[in-house]
Amino acid sequence: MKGVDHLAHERNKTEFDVDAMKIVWAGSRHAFELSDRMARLVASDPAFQKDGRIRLGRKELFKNTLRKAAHAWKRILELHLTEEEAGWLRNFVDEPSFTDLHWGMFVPAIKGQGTDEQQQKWLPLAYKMQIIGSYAQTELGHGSNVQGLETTATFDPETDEFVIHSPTLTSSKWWPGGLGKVSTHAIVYARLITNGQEHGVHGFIVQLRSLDDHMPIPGITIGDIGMKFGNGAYNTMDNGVLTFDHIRIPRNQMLMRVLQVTREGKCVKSNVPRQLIYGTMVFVRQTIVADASTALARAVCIATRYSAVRRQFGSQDGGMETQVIDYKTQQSRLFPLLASAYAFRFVGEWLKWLYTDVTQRLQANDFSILPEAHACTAGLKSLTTTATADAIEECRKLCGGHGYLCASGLPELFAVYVPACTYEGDNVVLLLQVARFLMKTVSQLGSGKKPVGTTAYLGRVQDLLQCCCDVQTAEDWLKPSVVLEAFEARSARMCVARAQNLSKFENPEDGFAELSADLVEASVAHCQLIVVSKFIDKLQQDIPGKGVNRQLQNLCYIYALNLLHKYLGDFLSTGCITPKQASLANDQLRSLYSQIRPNAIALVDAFNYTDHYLGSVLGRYDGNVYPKLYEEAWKDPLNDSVVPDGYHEYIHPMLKQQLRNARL
Ligand SMILES: CCCCCCCCCCCCCCCCCCCCC/C=C/C(=O)SCCNC(=O)CCNC(=O)[C@H](O)C(C)(C)COP(=O)(O)OP(=O)(O)OC[C@H]1O[C@@H](n2cnc3c(N)ncnc32)[C@H](O)[C@@H]1OP(=O)(O)O
Ligand SMILES: Cc1cc2nc3c(=O)[nH]c(=O)nc-3n(C[C@H](O)[C@H](O)[C@H](O)COP(=O)(O)OP(=O)(O)OC[C@H]3O[C@@H](n4cnc5c(N)ncnc54)[C@H](O)[C@@H]3O)c2cc1C
Repeated sequence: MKGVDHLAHERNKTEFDVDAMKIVWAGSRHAFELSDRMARLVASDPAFQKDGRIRLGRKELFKNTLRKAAHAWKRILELHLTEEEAGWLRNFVDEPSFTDLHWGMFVPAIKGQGTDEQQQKWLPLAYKMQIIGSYAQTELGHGSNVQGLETTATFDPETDEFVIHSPTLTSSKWWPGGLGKVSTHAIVYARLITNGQEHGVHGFIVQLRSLDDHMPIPGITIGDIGMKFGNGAYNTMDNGVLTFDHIRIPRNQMLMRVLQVTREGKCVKSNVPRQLIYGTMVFVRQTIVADASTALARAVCIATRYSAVRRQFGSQDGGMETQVIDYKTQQSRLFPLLASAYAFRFVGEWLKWLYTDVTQRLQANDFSILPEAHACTAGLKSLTTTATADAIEECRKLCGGHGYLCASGLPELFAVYVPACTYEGDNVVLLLQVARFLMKTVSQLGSGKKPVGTTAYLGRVQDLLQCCCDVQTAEDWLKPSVVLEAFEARSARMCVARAQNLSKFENPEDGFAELSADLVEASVAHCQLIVVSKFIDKLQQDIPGKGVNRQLQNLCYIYALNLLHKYLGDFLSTGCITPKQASLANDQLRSLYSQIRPNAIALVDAFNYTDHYLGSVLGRYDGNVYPKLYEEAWKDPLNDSVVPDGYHEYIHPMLKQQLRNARL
């Protein structure tokens, strides 16, 4: 049987309506149609082809990205694409570029932190790309510790200006994307100083380069920070270094929604909390969660299709060997990743809803759920990106040797994805933020303050500390209430135990530092509970399409029970389940793998990824892996000549030398 026939045969086994699942995956029929149209538009445009990208040198690669970004912008204008359509188009172009920072951080920072007048002045310029913006927060010396940034913005009342200055080497801005070679402006984060007094870190709109000849403004030193991990990958982005030598900007270029500086240099606080200065990060972290499911689904799609095509061992009577997807070990590694892709999709959808809700509340001066929004975006960003980065690497291994070839698409996907564990907040630092939020919530339980939203379960902490899991058979693990209670009890018990340990310290900060590794574990448990509960919520919705809900149920329980298996130590040590119940969960998990198996190919087809987007010979829709892999090898520049360049200089003399030695 050829690879092509393998996948056709697999598709015939499907037990659900794939087209209906495509809509569930996309979020709505509208989102499906729109993303499908954009995917095809990009795939059919030769200007967006990606072949050979990994072989380009840095300069060529970067220029190629500039060309694609300009072409994308041209098409956006020609076709009058909406912001939503343009976002999809960017996704399918599949190449990090300065435009991400411009649209994803510069514009949102002005929207979130700028006053109405500032928005009126700057947004039209940014929307038309008459200026290109970056987000310059991180410095050589500090990234996580935002309050430790050293760049200064000192108000000069004589000229009504701020003087932006880099006082030390470590105050050099370092990492901002789009900054190195492209951006004309940036939101620069600096310590505000007025009348000799410090007022914390704030954002300032600073012009960096001339709009006429692109030369840096005098007093600004700017460049790219150098090559990053992997070929192609994030090297399409010009992450930059920037220093200021007493650069003057008008007073009205400080983003003043949170704090206003008057003509006299007086600071006047508005009614919005200081934390809104961090609002752009909340927005981007939310988009990163949605993107995690996209990247994970891509890796899983490649590994699943290839696992159905690939055969090793097990031939009987000269018959065909076993498809590697039929090995239970392969299933136990692959299917939880497939389930995670769906789980992250739905939690991403929910987080988007939460973010929209928070934004609306903020506009009405209701700041009550900002701490929860921060904890959810930080925690879920950390959880989903860590899991996705690990999963991409696991998918590479699931594809055996061929997974290591760039033609599999997995090495570049890993290299481009893995910094998501660091940017927008190091994943451990973010989990520590979640831990602070959880410990605060637990400490307030005694005062009668009822936790709401994702921490509402902590309001039932007494019940959860005592509850006994009701599982007697493997089938009992297919009850949403049972699964939910196990996850809630585990998280509540971990939070309470950490809080009790913290209370033993005289100084809470010392305790927090000492127990930080344990606290991070509680944060992970809490975030996993959120993902599981949002998946269960999704199942309660009316989902049309033959067999679709059934598949989603299977995936939901695979996600939850695999976590239970992986984090068994937590579940057993907190006493929320017994070893016997854990063993029954494992039995159920194996049964679920068998039920998913015939549907695996259709479940990845439901992602609706084009071959262009996947960029993988192993993950081709038609399964024609071997002929194409063979064809691909010959495209390598090393195969341009039969005898390699260097033969006469190095190989031939060596061979001759050996011959001489042999004669001796
Ligand atoms: C080629 C194609 C072209 C196509 C063109 C068309 C395109 C069209 C559309 C394209 C759209 C693209 C969209 C792309 C998306 C974007 C891609 C992004 C790419 C990634 C780039 C990366 C950027 C970055 O990395 S930016 C830098 C990020 N930095 C960090 O995250 C730093 C991490 N550190 C922190 O967040 C903090 O400092 C922290 C949390 C560690 C706090 O430390 P602290 O010192 O203890 O805190 P303090 O300041 O004292 O405050 C504590 C207080 O505040 C609360 N808090 C903290 N953070 C927040 C927050 N974010 N929100 C709300 N509240 C917050 C905290 O809880 C404390 O509260 P209390 O306990 O109540 O005091
Ligand atoms: C590809 C890429 C793109 C980026 N783009 C931008 C951009 O556009 N704009 C921008 O401003 N920045 C950008 N950044 C910077 C990024 O936001 C920071 O690198 C990130 O926030 C991590 O900060 P750091 O580098 O200071 O790490 P550090 O904080 O120095 O982390 C080093 C180690 O210390 C640990 N650690 C740090 N603090 C604590 C703590 N309190 N407790 C326990 N452990 C701790 C971390 O877990 C980590 O293991 C980008 C970074 C990358 C890699």
